[in-house]
Amino acid sequence: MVLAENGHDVRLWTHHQDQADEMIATGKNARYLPDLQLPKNISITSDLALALEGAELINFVVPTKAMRQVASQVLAVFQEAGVTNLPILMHASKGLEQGSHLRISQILEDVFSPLGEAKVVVLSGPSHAEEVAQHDITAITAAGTDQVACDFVQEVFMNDYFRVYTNPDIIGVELGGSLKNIIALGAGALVGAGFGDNAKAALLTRGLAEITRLGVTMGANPLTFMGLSGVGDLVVTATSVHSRNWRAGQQIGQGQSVEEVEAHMGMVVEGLATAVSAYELAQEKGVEMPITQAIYLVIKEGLSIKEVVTALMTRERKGELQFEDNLADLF
Ligand SMILES: NC(=O)C1=CN([C@@H]2O[C@H](COP(=O)(O)OP(=O)(O)OC[C@H]3O[C@@H](n4cnc5c(N)ncnc54)[C@H](OP(=O)(O)O)[C@@H]3O)[C@@H](O)[C@H]2O)C=CC1
Ligand SMILES: O=C(CO)COP(=O)(O)O
Repeated sequence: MVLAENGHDVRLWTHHQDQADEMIATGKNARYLPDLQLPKNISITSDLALALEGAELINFVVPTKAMRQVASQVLAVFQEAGVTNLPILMHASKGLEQGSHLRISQILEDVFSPLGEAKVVVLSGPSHAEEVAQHDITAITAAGTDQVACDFVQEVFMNDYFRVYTNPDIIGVELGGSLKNIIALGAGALVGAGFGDNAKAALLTRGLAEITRLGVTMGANPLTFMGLSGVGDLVVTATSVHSRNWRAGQQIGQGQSVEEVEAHMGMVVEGLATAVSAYELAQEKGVEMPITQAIYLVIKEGLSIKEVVTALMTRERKGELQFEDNLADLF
């Protein structure tokens, strides 16, 4: 909607023919944004080749678990059409691939490698779709290692209600956007289980500390986690009723099972899969992530929120700045 309102030709692809037909007929996305009228200059199609023809920018925004499959479908269309120059590949999804623990830009680079080196940009930050669609003001980050590609994304998306910053630290931006969903689940779970504001502040602050710890280990700039994709997205997701992750956490905190919550949400709750991937990655890298581990234990071992909170609070005594010694090496 932002791109269309900025005057660009936009094609929106869905994998359901009937959904495309309905959206063309009504100008509305009844399943996901029922109250909003879509701009008229969005062409809706379920034909992927038609959607991709001549595109300068492709925005992948399916759930993480579908990313490799959808990217592979796009690659097949390009190969069939004999495309040799890749357009800019952009994504706005938040998660880590299950098993490989790859970030989404890495999945895209991997899938498109038969056609050369992809220029990948992630658009990420505190941005609930419902509010953007209503022109509520939003600030967000376009990150990638190719500055020209980042500038392009910034240029085409920016307007008076949607402000885009660029950032070369794609590792930090992708990890910030992905890992905050785990903490947002935890924030909802605390509310659901009856804990108060002190608990919420403790969780967000210590959550950011462990996001930064893993991020720095993976090669991110620690300052990125002070920015829109760190503190910003953590605050918006962990304190907003729009957040599916927060709502899922609240229901788990009230005693519903993870399976029940996921089945009833009807939309992706990325934090559930990301908690598992991030826990495995942290184990592999030897990074301490006690809150992520606690959420992992709730999801995988069925521990209650009260049990994991007690375990967290009674851990051995610590200094607050565990990774400060390493920071000097990073600047
Ligand atoms: N919603 C938001 O405000 C924000 C979301 N994000 C991120 O964007 C990503 C997508 O989230 P969101 O759009 O909210 O998720 P939703 O669950 O609301 O919608 C996902 C869409 O992807 C489609 N899809 C799922 N699997 C496939 C597949 N294999 N092939 C083709 N299409 C598929 C779904 O179709 P179907 O109806 O068939 O399931 C649906 O249209 C997530 O990573 C999320 O974290 C990032 C910032 C903000
Ligand atoms: O990432 C988001 C906002 O920036 C959306 O969060 P949820 O997936 O929890 O709704």
